[in-house]
Amino acid sequence: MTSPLTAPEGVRRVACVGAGVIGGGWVAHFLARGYDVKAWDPAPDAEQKLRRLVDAAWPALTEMGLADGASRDRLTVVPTLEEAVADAEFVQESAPEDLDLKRDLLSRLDAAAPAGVVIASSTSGYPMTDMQTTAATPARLVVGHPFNPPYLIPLVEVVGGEQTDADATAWASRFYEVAGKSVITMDREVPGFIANRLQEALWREALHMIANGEATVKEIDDSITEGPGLRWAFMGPMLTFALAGGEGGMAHMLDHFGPSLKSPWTRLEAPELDKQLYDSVVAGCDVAADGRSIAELVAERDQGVIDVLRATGRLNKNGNGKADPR
Ligand SMILES: NC(=O)C1=CN([C@@H]2O[C@H](COP(=O)(O)OP(=O)(O)OC[C@H]3O[C@@H](n4cnc5c(N)ncnc54)[C@H](O)[C@@H]3O)[C@@H](O)[C@H]2O)C=CC1
Ligand SMILES: C[N+](C)(C)CC(=O)CC(=O)[O-]
Repeated sequence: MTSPLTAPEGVRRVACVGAGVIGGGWVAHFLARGYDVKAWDPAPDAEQKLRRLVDAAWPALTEMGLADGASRDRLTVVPTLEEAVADAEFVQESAPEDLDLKRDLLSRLDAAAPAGVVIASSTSGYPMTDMQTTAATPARLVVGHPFNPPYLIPLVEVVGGEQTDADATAWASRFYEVAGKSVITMDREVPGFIANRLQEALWREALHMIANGEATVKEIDDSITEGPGLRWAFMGPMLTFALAGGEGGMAHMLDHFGPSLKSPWTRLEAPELDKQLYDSVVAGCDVAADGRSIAELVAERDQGVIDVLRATGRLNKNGNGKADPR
């Protein structure tokens, strides 16, 4: 691959392509970190929605601490993909999760972006190997998988495909760190990366319980927020379970509970997402929301994440719980 033109520490101009929930979240994050951001999204009402999302995120970002010079005025929404990436030093793609669309879009971005500039996809699960098949220079294409909302949740999972240059993956990881993210760089492609593979297992079991009438949506949510979720904000599932073994640690935990891995509560197949299950999940979420609008829930979530970051000593002036390495 041609070497990236700009060192990760020197990047000032970022392009965000696709500006929905995640693309908009990335825009808010990069603006708060002081970058100039150009965004493109083909939807007719995209700019209005994007600016609304950024405005809604700004109080949380201000509370987290804006980088010097950070401003919503640094956002330019442009009418074409080519204009978005023409002078970009980094490109973040956040279009819908559709393999053919991603392939085509990444090829177009590759054709339009300056040589050497790294292009990252927000995909939730497609391996880059499958997405980079039609690009002229697949070496610069990486996955940069964020978590919603990207302006508050630190983690980004970075992984290349079979045709990705290791330098591009390393460059992307360093860039995200400079931009205030917590990065896991994977050395191989794993379906669902790491966190989504774990989340999907939880989600699959939740859907089984709803489909079977074993638990309501609210009970499932409460079981996490009043239970394991409290621990997971600062100690992951492995160390948490090591403590379940008492003074014997993980070894005792495995001796004691290992056989239960074969118990019937472990299910391997996803349930059929039929209309009944679909309706139950949607209606259950309305009950759990208890009259709160999506905008109210977003504000509540944002404040909750900030409170957790602060309580666990991971909130500082430069946002997203990371020191500014620039
Ligand atoms: N929603 C989530 O919690 C997360 C989503 N992701 C990933 O982020 C990506 C975007 O997902 P969301 O933001 O949730 O979807 P979304 O539906 O909210 O936004 C997608 C945006 O892409 C635009 N779009 C449609 N066709 C396009 C094209 N050809 N080129 C550029 N933009 C196009 C749409 O107008 C829309 O604004 C997906 O790959 C998804 O898997 C990653 C992490 C979390
Ligand atoms: C629902 N989702 C699979 C798109 C979620 C993610 O990919 C990450 C997240 O934000 O939890």
